[in-house]
Amino acid sequence: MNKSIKDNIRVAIQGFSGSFHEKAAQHYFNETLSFVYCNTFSEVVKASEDSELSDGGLMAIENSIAGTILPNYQLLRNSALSIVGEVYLQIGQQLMALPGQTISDIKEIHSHHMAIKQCEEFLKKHPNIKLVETEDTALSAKKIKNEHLKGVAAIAGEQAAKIYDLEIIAPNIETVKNNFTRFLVINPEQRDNHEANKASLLFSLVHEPKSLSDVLITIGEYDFNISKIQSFPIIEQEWSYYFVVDIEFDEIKELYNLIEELKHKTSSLRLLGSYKKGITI
Ligand SMILES: O=C(O)C(=O)C[C@]1(C(=O)O)C=C[C@@H](O)C=C1
Repeated sequence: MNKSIKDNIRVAIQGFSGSFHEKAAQHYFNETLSFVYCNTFSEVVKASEDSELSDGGLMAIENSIAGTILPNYQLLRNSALSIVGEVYLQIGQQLMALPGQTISDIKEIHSHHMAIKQCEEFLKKHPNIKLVETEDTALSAKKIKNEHLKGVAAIAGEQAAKIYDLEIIAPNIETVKNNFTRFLVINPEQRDNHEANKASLLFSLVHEPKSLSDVLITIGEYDFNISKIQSFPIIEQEWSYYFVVDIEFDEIKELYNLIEELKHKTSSLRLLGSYKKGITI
C-alpha cells in the first residue's frame, strides 16, 4: 500500500460500515484507515486499480462453509492487480431486527448471499421466512434501522448490530461455529516482500494426459505445500479451465525457480502474488 505520511491508507472494500470486509481490513492494517465502500466486487477491483481513489483493496475469496467466490478469480484474472497479503477472519453471523421484535414477527431476512449460505441449517428451520439477497450484511442492517422496517431481520456481524442499534434475536446462527472467511489484499503493485512464504499461481494447460499432474508433481518436487487448488472456466473456450494453486514455501528464490520450470509445462502462467501467509483473527 502506498500512502503519504499524513494521510490514512485508503482501502477499497465490498460493503459498508459494519461489514466483515471492514473488520478484516481494520485487523490486517492495524491502523486508522479511510474506506472506499463499494457495492460490488467488480467496483472493488476498479477502485483498487485507481490510485486516485484508493491505495489498494481487500476482497473475500472463500468461506470455510460456503466455499469459493469463483467470480472473484475471474475479476482478478481480468485485472492487473496482485495479491499482496491475506487474512482469515472468524465470522459470527447474528440475526438482528428492530428492538422488541422476536423471530415470530419476522417475515423477511435480508443479507449478502455468502452470509445466507453460511446459515442454511438455521434458515431451514424457518421455511416460511422469505430470503432477500442484498449487496452487504451491514447495509441490510442499516436499511432496517433507517426505514424502521418491522418484520424484517438482517444476518450480519455483531459490529453491525451495535452501529445500527439493532437487537440480536438469534445469535451465532452459522451452520458450524468454526466459520472463517479468507480475504485477499490486492494492489496494483507487487513489491518484493522478503517475508513472503505463500504464493498464488494462475495457469492454463493443453488438454492432454498428464498436463495437470506434471505441474503438480513438479510443485511436489520442490517440497512446497499446496494449500488450495481451484479451477474456473476459460469463458471464451468452452470446457477449458484456468487453475489457481496456492503454495507455501520457505525460500522465495525457490518459487522463482519453480515458475521458470512451470513455464514449459503450461500454456499460460502468471504469478498472481507472493505474500505472507495470513493469520486468523
Ligand atoms: O457482507 C459483508 O459483510 C461482507 O463483508 C461480505 C462477505 C463475503 O463476501 O463473503 C464477507 C464475509 C462473510 O463471509 C459474509 C459476507
